[in-house]
Amino acid sequence: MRAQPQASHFINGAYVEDTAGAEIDVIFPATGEVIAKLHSATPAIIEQAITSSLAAQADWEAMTGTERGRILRRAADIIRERNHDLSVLETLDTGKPYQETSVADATSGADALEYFGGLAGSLTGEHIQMPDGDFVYTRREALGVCVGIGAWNYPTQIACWKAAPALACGNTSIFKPSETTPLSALKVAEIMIEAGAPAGIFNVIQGYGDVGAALVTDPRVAKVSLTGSVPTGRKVYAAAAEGMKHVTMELGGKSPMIVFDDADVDKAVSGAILGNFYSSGQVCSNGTRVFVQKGIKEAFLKRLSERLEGAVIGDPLDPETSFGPMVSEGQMNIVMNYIEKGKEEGARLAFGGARIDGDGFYLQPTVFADVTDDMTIAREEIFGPVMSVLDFEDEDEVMARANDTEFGLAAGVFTNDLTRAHRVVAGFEAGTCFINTYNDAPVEAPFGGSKASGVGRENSKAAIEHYSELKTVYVRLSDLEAPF
Ligand SMILES: NC(=O)c1ccc[n+]([C@@H]2O[C@H](COP(=O)([O-])OP(=O)(O)OC[C@H]3O[C@@H](n4cnc5c(N)ncnc54)[C@H](O)[C@@H]3O)[C@@H](O)[C@H]2O)c1
Ligand SMILES: O=CCc1c[nH]cn1
Repeated sequence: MRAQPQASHFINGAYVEDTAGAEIDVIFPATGEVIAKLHSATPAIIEQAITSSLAAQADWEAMTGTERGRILRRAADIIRERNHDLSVLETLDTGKPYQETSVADATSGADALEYFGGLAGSLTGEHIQMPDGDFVYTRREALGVCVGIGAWNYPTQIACWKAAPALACGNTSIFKPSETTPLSALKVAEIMIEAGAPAGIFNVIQGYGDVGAALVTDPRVAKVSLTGSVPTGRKVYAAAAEGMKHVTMELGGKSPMIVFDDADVDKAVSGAILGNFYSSGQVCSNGTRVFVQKGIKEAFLKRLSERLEGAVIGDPLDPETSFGPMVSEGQMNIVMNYIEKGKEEGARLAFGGARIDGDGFYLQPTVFADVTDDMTIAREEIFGPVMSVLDFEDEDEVMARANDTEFGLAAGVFTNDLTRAHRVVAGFEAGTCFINTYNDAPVEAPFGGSKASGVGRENSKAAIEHYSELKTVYVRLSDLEAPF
């Protein structure tokens, strides 16, 4: 199987190659087969991307928001028309089942382009009346060149969640995908041009962390948005602070999901499955610490095991498959080490726990029960299909334990007591919360984390604040006096 793009990078409206860059092998995680070979950006490629983005920015910002928005919405339409092909490519790149990529990846990217395209024409400053006829107005201005750096779990979605608000606000955007999943962002760049975007407003360059670091430290870059792990976030945030750049940090988590004993067991199990095993557990906001009240624990575990037996594990390109491989051999090994750690530290293996034989990077969906707060699997982000089930007695106790983490990305509660549900979410130290559901992430709603899980918000009108800045203009109509 081959998925070789024309070249590694897409700059100024065209594919560009520089074979002097380090090799990047793209591997189909279901088979271990190399499906494309790309090159990391050299300094010359990075320079080309930044120069092109800078050159395109002023004219792009000078267009009306309605004109910019029309192009973004056209790109969204093309993405929807090509959803099948783009989803197949996303599956080849990530290993995620087509059953998922065909509804949650390219479509989510299209949603972002459509939403921010729709918003672009209504972005304004404001008028503030002052005494004696004076007034203030604010201009909402673009930041300039915005860099997006992506993780490997949602390559198309991440590219679009970063580019769409940046472009709507009149910025230009350079996106560096994860070196593990470099393919689909190139397609987004192609589609932008097809939709009528001026060359250079959305450039894609490939590379490892050093390419990301070179973009972040370049003084011509005004903003950096990273989706990645907390350790990378710390480095990128620090480097961006040196240049006093705007940042958005979408980082990792170890989110709690609380199931009270009045909850509907099947709904809670559905939430736990969506929040632990979708994308083979490679979702940042996953609720991997599942606190289950003692009265419902056995029923919950029994029903969970029954439902997990129904997972269809296999070729992710087969529409019947509902559970695919890990993205890479490296990630599979990281997760296997956590599974071993869970066993060593005394957690009870209630489901799965093994690698599935073959060339692909498959693990079984895994559930540990009787997990305690101090265990490694309950403290560290695993980023794989490993659910930890912890028992609890009452609300005060579980809230303290749920919040006892450096992370604050997401949190969820399952209960039929709505007063309690709202009280619990108010008490969560997390940016994105769920009541009787898990992991819904519509473009209309802000998405992001607190504490070590991030800074800023993606999606919704809130993202506009992170991709534009206000200039304040005081206009005096009254007499102007001075002390001397
Ligand atoms: N909060 C969110 O929205 C969200 C979404 C998806 C994934 N994530 C997180 O991403 C992580 C998994 O993805 P990953 O393994 O690709 O993360 P990672 O931190 O290893 O890499 C993320 C990106 O940063 C780049 N990078 C690495 N070092 C860099 C540096 N010094 N300067 C600039 N760029 C650098 C990488 O090349 C990659 O493109 C998990 O922690 C997950 O929770 C968060
Ligand atoms: O991986 C994190 C981003 C996300 C959450 N749900 C869908 N995408």
